[in-house]
Amino acid sequence: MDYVIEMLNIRKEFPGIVANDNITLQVIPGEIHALLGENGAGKSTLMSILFGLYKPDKGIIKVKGKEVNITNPNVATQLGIGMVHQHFKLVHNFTVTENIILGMEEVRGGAIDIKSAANRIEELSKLYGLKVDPYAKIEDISVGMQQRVEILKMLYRNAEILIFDEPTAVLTPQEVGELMNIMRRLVKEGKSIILITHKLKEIKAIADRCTIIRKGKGIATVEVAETSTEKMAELMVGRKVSFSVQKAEPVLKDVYLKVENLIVKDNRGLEAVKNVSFEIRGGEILGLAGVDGNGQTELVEAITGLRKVESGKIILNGQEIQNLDVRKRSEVGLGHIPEDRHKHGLVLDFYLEDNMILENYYKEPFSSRGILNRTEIRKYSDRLINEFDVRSGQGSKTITRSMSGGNQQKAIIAREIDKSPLVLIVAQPTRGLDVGAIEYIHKRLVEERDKGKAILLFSLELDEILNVSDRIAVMYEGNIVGIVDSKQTNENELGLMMAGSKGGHESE
Ligand SMILES: Nc1ncnc2c1ncn2[C@@H]1O[C@H](COP(=O)(O)OP(=O)(O)OP(=O)(O)O)[C@@H](O)[C@H]1O
Repeated sequence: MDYVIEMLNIRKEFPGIVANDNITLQVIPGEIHALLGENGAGKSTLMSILFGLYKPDKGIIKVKGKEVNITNPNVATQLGIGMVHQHFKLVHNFTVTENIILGMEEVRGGAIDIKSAANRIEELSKLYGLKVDPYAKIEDISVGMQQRVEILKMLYRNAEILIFDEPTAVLTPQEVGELMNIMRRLVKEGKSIILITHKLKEIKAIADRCTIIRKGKGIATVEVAETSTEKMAELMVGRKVSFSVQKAEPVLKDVYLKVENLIVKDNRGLEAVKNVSFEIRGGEILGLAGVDGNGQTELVEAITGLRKVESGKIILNGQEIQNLDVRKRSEVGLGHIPEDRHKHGLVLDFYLEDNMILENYYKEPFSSRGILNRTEIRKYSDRLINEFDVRSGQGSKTITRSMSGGNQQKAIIAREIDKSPLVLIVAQPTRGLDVGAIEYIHKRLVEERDKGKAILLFSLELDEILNVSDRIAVMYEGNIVGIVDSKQTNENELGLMMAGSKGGHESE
């Protein structure tokens, strides 16, 4: 068999952890090859090696049968390897064309030849059905379009082997469908794709083969058409995974969170939340659904104290909190798992244990008379790491930045759930998490609800909203268009409401 890429017996060690332990990955020309593994299994490390960002400690890489030494990304590019990273690498006030040619500008008559570059980009865009305007500015185009610019960047450099690192994590369901069509087009034109994703449905829909790694070791490479999603999940986690959330009927308590006629503006000064009212009782989970950008983020930020309220009230257990600062809100019983984990959830250059006490460091037992008690902090952090299975090289003493994305998220979730606040605001909690971790997080959220806490769950994943919530509020253009019972609704009805039609029951 001729392979376009062969990574043979790759080993890579970081302090305290073997991230890749004798992994082999072989890619057939023209296939979509999925790479599946738990958070921290070593997928990004393996791809960083292929892209020349890390040097392997052991192992051989062959491109089209020839052994190569990929010392940096430029070498990878010359070998026809391109990568779309999870966090795009684009200059926001540059145009599409300027971004794509960055670093390989052709100069004609003393000036950079933008026009011929733009023409070539237009041709590529047409060939692969990307519909990108070469003259648009990055800051003016959607996230889905920005991703296509990253794809064009690879194509412009004649990449033949395309690596996608969790490309659908940031996309809306519609954009996911479009990306899949683009990928199909890419392989039809002879490209080969390596796809990192946690979404088994996506692997089923688009991949030919799938290599599964667990805790740094290669477990198996399977033919996707012949392997069930349950089997892939089991190979990846090492045990059977349940995809449905078990929960008893809710036992309702008092209203713990009441939002009244809330108006909130977005960054541009426009009303993003327009006169929104709802209540959540103790003992229930209210899902917040909607197409991305319909005011959900601003609503969550206003409740948690990250954004100013223009007018209206937020009442937590009888107390108005809309004018309190973040710490005060936390003290009266509000917890928050933020959407943007890097910006609002963690200090990346802190040790993991310091992130675990970020909101409580000034309290007993973590400090007394202004002095931190390191022993207690360590004890607490070790317990959370253990309970929530947060994996990292050096436990509590790991610098948070070096942890895999999924494990950073697990650390925030551990911290917020362990505080067991009266009202927990949860935004996109399982983005980037593997199926085993998702199962666990859902179970813990339901446990909090069963303890009588009130939970607001904002998610763009309809499956998650339907599975976990008791009631579902749908937002459209800054308003709640309806609140429905999750047992009496389905994806279709929610889909219609997300497009603006009123649901079965009117909002309160
Ligand atoms: N630069 C680094 N320094 C120290 N440790 C690292 C570094 N990069 C990765 N690691 C560790 O190596 C392990 C594998 O991480 P990697 O990012 O490859 O996992 P992953 O499978 O991509 O996970 P996720 O699905 O969560 O993104 C993790 O335990 C991580 O903490």
